[in-house]
Amino acid sequence: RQKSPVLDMERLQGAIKNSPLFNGDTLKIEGEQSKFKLPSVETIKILTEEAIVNFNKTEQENKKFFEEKIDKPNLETPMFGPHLLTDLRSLDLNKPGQIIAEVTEDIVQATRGKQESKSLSSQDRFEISNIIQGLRRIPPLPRCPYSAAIDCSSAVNFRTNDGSCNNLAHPYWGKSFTPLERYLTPEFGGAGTNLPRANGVFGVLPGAREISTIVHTASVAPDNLTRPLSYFVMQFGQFLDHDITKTAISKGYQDSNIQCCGNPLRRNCFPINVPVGDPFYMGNVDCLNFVRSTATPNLDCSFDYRQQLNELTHYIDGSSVYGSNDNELAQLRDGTTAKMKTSTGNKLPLDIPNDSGCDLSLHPHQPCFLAGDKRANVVPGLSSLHTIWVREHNRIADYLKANNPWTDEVVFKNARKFVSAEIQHIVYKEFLPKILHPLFMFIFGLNPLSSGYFTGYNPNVKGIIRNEFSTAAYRFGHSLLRDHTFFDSTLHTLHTQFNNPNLLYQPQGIEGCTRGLYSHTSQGIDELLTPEITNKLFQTAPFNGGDLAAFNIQRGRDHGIPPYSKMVEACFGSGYVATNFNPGVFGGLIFHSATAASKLSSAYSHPADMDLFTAGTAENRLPGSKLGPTFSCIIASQFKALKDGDRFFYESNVANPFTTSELNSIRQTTMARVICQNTDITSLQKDVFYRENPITNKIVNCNDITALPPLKLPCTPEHGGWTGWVRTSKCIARRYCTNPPPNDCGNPCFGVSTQFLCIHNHATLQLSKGKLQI
Ligand code: HEM
Ligand SMILES: [Ca+2]
Repeated sequence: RQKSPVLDMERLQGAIKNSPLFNGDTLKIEGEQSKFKLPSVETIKILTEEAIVNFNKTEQENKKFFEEKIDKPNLETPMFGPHLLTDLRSLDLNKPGQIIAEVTEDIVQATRGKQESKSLSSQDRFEISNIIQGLRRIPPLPRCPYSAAIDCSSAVNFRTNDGSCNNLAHPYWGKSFTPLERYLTPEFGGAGTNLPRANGVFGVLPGAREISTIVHTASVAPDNLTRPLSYFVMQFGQFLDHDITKTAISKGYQDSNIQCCGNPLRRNCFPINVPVGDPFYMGNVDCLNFVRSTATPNLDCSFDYRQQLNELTHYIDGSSVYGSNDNELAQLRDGTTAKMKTSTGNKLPLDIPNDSGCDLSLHPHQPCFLAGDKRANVVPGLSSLHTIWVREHNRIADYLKANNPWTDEVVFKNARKFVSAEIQHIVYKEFLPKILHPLFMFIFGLNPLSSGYFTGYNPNVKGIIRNEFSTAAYRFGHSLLRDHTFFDSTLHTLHTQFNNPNLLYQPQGIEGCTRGLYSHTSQGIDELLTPEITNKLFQTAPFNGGDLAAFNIQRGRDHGIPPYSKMVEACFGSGYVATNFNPGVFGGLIFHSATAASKLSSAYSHPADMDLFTAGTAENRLPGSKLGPTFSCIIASQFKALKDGDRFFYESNVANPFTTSELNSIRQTTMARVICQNTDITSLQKDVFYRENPITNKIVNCNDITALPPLKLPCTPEHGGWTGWVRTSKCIARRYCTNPPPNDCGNPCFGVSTQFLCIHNHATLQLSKGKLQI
């Protein structure tokens, strides 16, 4: 790989400060008054009724596909992965979502009278957005699932389980099962509002599998490790992703999986073609199944482009520990006690019956685990991290219960408050600086303070996940993956570990997996992905695995994510947009090396066509950082919104803030300390996101880490009281300071815990050097 040409950071900084993303805005094209004559309300009603009939027809067809055993249940579906576990609530939202998107498409098509065979020109895009703008004034016909009022009166001091009421004026913002936001106006195919993006400047876009083979697959095995980043960065990155994004994917009859290969014209089908000469599948496979994400109405249910939803609470709030709604928490919490359920060995509760889709026949007697996010079993390192955080909750809950006269509910809520704060602190203090350039951390205001409160809460900022972030930029993490999972220093081929909890059942399972993470190095953040995920994703038999790079590209097109060049323009201005493939120069691929540019030019016929995931991962890293400029721009903007728009942000002084001493102690939290306090690991490097280093990142003893500043948890003083005197010999009586014992912040009785009395003269005696003395 060639060295990156040095980027002019100063110029880039100037450019990004003018970006709408920087201010938390979106770059949507907003038409003014619609100049098009829109169909009458009566016509729209007829179109809507037709769309409903069509939808019901599809449901009947799906039933047939299921009965004919073409669509199969989860465990019988090849390439099944936990991302296909769609919640029933998403399917309920899918119906109005599909109908709105379909009617909008019909109206746009009827109004403009054309289908696109090439990518949309800016004039086309403007016209379509103009029509949609006009449609906003027409009352939506279907009943809006997001119009029910939410009572936020009990959500003033603590987060709700589903993320609602974080923003008191907009209770749906950031709630689970609500639409993703967008930075850019989407670019769909068809008439431009509903079907996947399909065309480029010169016609049909290259296929996702072809692009994956040319750009994302190494001709020689890559060993482009990112020292000093440890493999823990990968695992924490995924754990964090599973706190903030899960896009629902369409399902067939009775939760079966829609089979698109062989039936490409079915609704929600978007199969990936595998070329005859594919270097891996070699004619054994000609298609990879790919099912479109479910649709959802937007929050006001107006006619709109197709939108996708997030099943999780969008905020960083520990939902990967607690779930993203009341039902999930009820499944995970230990009754109404303050603690979370665990199983033998203080592990996560077992997934019985097997809802996570793990194939028990492959590991009999070793059920998978339940956690706040359904994908927790996808690799054992991820399950270990979920386990550590459940233990952290229980550790804190035990302390709070022992030291405060609180009900279990109050203990639970406060423990959750501390756990989410610790996770947020680790995200902003330890994780983000490993991937973002210090300048991006600084200008986006992402660095935690060293003292005092953060006063930047802004109720106008949407703490909502952006589609470009979850569907492209934050998937950079896929390039961190290695060919192996490490259990201590034992290697296990990655694809044998998908949805396989076996390692966690080994002695020291959690410890072995965790040590395996921080004692190895991540793969470099670049366009190359290990063949374990580009050929064998969820493989259970030869050639039945998938290609994650191709899925990411296809998912981007499914969601109407505009091409890379549009994002570059939004972040840095049109001066950075490429019109040719020349590397490292303005007018060409300014952010790409010659090697990357040459691969991109073999894959695409014009730079304006490049998919965001592909060209984004292929960018040169910013000097002194691990990510390229465009992904840095998206990721920094997203984490700024999740900070500024979160009323409960841990450093914030707005809603039920921490006391200053609590906050200062949270600021001492490190991932290393959380690992030490909740596992049998006894020593590790101070910063587990970096590999150990004898000078800059020494291995330290866990006792030293945990003895340092402890988390300052609330404690209501309860002072000790004496038991009655009990005669221990003819002349001596004894009493203990255990009635009650002093709690962590209470005083012991007169400074001692046991007292002796001489019965003859009623003198109290002290125990000194093993002898009783007056
Ligand atoms: C450990 C191995 C991993 C596996 C097997 C895996 C697998 C997957 C799969 C199958 C999808 C859904 C693809 C689609 O159909 O659109 C996905 C989505 C995603 N992955 Fe990964 N992934 C892994 C690690 C990571 C890491 C390390 C990160 C980030 C640091 C990450 C970030 C994401 C994101 C943001 C999405 C989109 C989630 C959504 O909105 O639904 N993944 N991953
Ligand atoms: Ca969340």
